Amino acid sequence: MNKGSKIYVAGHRGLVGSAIVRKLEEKGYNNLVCRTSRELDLRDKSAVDSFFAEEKPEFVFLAAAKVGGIVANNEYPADFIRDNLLIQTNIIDAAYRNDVKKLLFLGSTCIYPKMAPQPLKEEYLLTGELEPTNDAYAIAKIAGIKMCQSYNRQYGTQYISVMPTNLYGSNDNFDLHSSHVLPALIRKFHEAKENNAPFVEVWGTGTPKREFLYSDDLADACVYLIDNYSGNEIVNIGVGEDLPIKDLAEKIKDVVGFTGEIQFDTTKPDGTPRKLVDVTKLNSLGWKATTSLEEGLKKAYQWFLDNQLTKVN
Ligand SMILES: NC(=O)C1=CN([C@@H]2O[C@H](COP(=O)(O)OP(=O)(O)OC[C@H]3O[C@@H](n4cnc5c(N)ncnc54)[C@H](OP(=O)(O)O)[C@@H]3O)[C@@H](O)[C@H]2O)C=CC1
Ligand SMILES: C[C@H]1O[C@H](OP(=O)(O)OP(=O)(O)OC[C@H]2O[C@@H](n3cnc4c(=O)[nH]c(N)nc43)[C@H](O)[C@@H]2O)[C@@H](O)[C@@H](O)C1=O
Repeated sequence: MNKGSKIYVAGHRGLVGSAIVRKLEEKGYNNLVCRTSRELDLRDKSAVDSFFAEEKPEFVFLAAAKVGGIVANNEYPADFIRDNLLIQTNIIDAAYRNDVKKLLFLGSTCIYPKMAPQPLKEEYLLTGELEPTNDAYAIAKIAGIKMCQSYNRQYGTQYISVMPTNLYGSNDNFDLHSSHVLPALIRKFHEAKENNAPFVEVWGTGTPKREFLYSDDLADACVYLIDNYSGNEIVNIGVGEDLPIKDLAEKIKDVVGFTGEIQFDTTKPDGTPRKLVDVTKLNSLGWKATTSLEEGLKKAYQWFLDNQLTKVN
């Protein structure tokens, strides 16, 4: 990419898309094109085809998707598989028909088998059963990977697929039903502190382990990879270390300054026991994460405090 390249960021208002826009602007890219879902519903093929024919972007970051945490995925599998198949299929096909030079597709580490060896290597894809709470979403993501790889093989396109670990940061989703664990706990501990509540409820047993990458680091990795990777194989993006949910809860409790108790609601699902990504390939391509969880949590909480009135219903 050069500074004047026409770059489309699909999902530019989301956790990932907004971080990619910030990173591109910070690096001096001055020809970005974006559309909200109200302006352009990416599930509508004819609207997507018209948009690409009109705008002719040279590069695409595919960060638009229907995204949610474990309970949302478990309760609305049809929405997750349908919307994500439609969005990604429409964009990848329109990119090909409009000569997009390079496209970066955002997958997720949920594509790996529930009980795969840890840390997760890229070659473990499709070697075992998926985690049931989000297998519909995972299948959609795997289809997106295969679509990029198939277009590359048949048409000679350069569509790369990256598999980020769990993410957090500015513009995250703080809705307690549909969000991921980290933003949910920031909100729960904050509201418990404000209301002098005796305890905060954490879902599951607290024993599953998760890895967390700050969204601005992910954005940096995506901008780096679109210029430095053209392989047909997927690339994991992570920090290379994880922690149990109960330890995450303790860290967020300390950052927020809540002094009450933590209680575990074991009626809620734990999901996959662990999904630590192997970042050997990413590191060998020349990129490493720089934001520690402690630093990222402080930034994420500060963002929540500065924006909570607009972000939480
Ligand atoms: N969050 C995480 O922990 C992880 C996310 N990822 C992946 O990163 C990508 C982005 O996720 P994230 O930023 O967290 O998600 P968000 O929910 O924060 O953002 C998703 C974006 O997609 C857009 N969108 C959704 N549906 C439509 C639609 N029908 N038409 C047009 N736009 C639509 C939304 O646009 P609008 O705001 O205009 O409605 C929104 O900006 C996804 O592919 C996700 O799978 C991967 C690993 C972890
Ligand atoms: C990014 C990734 O995100 C999802 O997978 P997940 O990591 O399992 O999702 P999660 O962040 O919601 O939960 C992680 C763990 O945390 C526990 N947990 C505790 N308390 C809360 C809580 O209050 N909210 C939530 N959401 N989880 C909680 C929860 O019980 C679970 O054990 C999928 O979308 C998947 O497809 C995907 O791509």
